[in-house]
Amino acid sequence: MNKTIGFIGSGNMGSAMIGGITSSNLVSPENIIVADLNEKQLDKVKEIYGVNITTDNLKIAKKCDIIVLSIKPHIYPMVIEQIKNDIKEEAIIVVIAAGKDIEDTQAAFGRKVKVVKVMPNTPAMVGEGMSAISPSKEVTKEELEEIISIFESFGKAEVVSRNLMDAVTAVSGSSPAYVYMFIEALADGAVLEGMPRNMAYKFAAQAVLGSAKMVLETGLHPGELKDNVCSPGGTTIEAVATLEEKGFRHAVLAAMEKCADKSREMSK
Ligand SMILES: NC(=O)C1=CN([C@@H]2O[C@H](COP(=O)(O)OP(=O)(O)OC[C@H]3O[C@@H](n4cnc5c(N)ncnc54)[C@H](OP(=O)(O)O)[C@@H]3O)[C@@H](O)[C@H]2O)C=CC1
Ligand SMILES: O=C(O)[C@@H]1CCC=N1
Repeated sequence: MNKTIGFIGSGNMGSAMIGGITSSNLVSPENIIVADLNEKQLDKVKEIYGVNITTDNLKIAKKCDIIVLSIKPHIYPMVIEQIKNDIKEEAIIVVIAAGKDIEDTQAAFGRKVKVVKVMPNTPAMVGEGMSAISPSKEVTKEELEEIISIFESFGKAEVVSRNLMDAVTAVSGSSPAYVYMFIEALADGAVLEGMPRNMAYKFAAQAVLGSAKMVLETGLHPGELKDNVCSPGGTTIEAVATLEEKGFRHAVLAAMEKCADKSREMSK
């Protein structure tokens, strides 16, 4: 891609995307500029990914065709105020913060700039991200295709209607955290049964990865895949019965409801 991409913020999510894009070779590292106030973090991304770095957000504003705001939501107003008069006429602003939307971004810029709202997730770093994309009216079809190709360079990406963004935050933006908790719990269970810790993480993570692949690649209902593991009178149904008794599914649903509520609250 022959565009210059700028990231303002190179923390957890920024560096995951930079890692994903550079290893896909979609954009050459020379065409990526990363700004951050944290110089240690900048040195790290330069060393690992070979991208250009700066502590000056205005450099990103002046030089980049696509600007990803990968800073915390409360920093958005300050950074937008700083760059709003210096972005290129046709620049596309990619907003990834929870609770930040197209309207409030355009209001902060004081004009109808091109905005794409995206909710990515950190598995982008290993090429297995899931991103939901929603463009403002000002973004052309070709520009949207370019943004999709960036997010597809490190995983799956889908255009979704904006009213689904809170659900997306709960199901894929935030969910890696709950999945890691599940993996940690699985590993603890294996350690309890005498397995060495490192071996337990490998077995737990591979079981989760394989199960996810089965859902995606067989197209079978997760319930059917679960049934296929549960031998009558066997070991698995004992575990399933205990998970049901302890409210496993309800715990996940209730947690996601809280997550989506928080996302809605942050949008106000
Ligand atoms: N983490 C995740 O899994 C996901 C995050 N997001 C969104 O991504 C955004 C970033 O989150 P995350 O990466 O976790 O946050 P981090 O705090 O890890 O990264 C933000 C980076 O921006 C730097 N920074 C702070 N102020 C400025 C500034 N004025 N100019 C330039 N850089 C600045 C921070 O430096 P310092 O550390 O010194 O403050 C830090 O390095 C959030 O809006 C979040 O909602 C979306 C999906 C998933
Ligand atoms: O926790 C957060 O607010 C961000 C948004 C999605 C994942 N992390």
